[in-house]
Amino acid sequence: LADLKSVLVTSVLNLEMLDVDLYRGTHHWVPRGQRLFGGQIVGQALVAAAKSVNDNLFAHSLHCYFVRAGDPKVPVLYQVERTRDGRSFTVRSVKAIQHGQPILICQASFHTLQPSPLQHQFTMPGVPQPEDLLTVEELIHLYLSKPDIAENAKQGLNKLLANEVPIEVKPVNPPHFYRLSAAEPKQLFWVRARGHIGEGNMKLHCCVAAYVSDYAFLGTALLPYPNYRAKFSASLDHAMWFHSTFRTDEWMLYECESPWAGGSRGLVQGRLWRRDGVLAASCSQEGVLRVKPVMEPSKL
Ligand SMILES: CC(C)(COP(=O)(O)OP(=O)(O)OC[C@H]1O[C@@H](n2cnc3c(N)ncnc32)[C@H](O)[C@@H]1OP(=O)(O)O)[C@@H](O)C(=O)NCCC(=O)NCCSC(=O)CCCCC(=O)O
Repeated sequence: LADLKSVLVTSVLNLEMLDVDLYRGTHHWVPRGQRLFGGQIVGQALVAAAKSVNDNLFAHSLHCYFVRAGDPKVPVLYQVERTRDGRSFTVRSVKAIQHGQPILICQASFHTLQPSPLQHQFTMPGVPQPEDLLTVEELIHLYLSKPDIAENAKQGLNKLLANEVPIEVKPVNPPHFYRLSAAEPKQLFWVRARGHIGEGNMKLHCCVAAYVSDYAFLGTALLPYPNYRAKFSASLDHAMWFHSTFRTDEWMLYECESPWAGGSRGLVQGRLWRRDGVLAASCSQEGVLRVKPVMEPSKL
């Protein structure tokens, strides 16, 4: 099974070319809210941008705004504008369009490989290796095997199991499903694409990382508030910087933290680490977070 090509490569990020700099993308997994997954739109926008740049250029950053909800009933069109081709840097602007209107605007920048004596990075947090941790699905099965589990919790967890998310996740501190105590706005999990991608195509791995980086990211800002549940949450913007080569079909550590929340918004920042301790990418996102108090069992 591990040798099966990742659906992210065969389908999600495999855009159909309609014309010069115009592509069409289809959907795979749609989250519960029935709006398109932001990571899918960002990943596809980066694929579209990357198709118009030379092979000697590598994605080094992207900046996106999600301006409308993506509609899962229709495909997304990606229109690329060749903003600038420089000697070292090349910039592309991509508009993701549905029903004739933009749902995402994205700027992506590409850079030639350049040596530099300036080189530093933070140190990767010390955590258990992925082989010593359980996947989210295994954790859910464990939880479901408890005799005293409430019927509504069972239904919610079974819905989670039925999700066909094309990425595998192993939380470092397994969540207490339906947890009741406040936690620091920080989380760590190992993550990788399901299936095989292979080494070699760094642009493709950046597109997969863009997909992966939006998963469970904004939820970091909700960790201190177990007494509130999001009645509406969506990413507003998303930025990424790529630092080194990496493989997204191998385990990477996603270190997420939320330095701030307020005004119905939350800010999250993340670092994707290669398991050998090399910093692969950094991410930032602000999202809208409209919450409501969790009802006590007696009031349900
Ligand atoms: C909705 C966005 C963010 C901004 O919307 P806004 O300017 O408010 O637009 P409106 O069209 O006016 O309103 C939309 C909706 O919200 C209600 N609304 C507006 N203001 C308020 C308010 N102050 N209080 C309460 N409710 C308010 C308004 O009534 C409308 O409700 P509706 O009529 O029921 O629709 C907009 O920019 C947008 O949608 N952007 C796209 C965001 C997006 O789709 N991001 C990517 C997807 S999120 C994601 O993928 C996260 C990962 C999930 C996976 C995981 O981690 O598990």
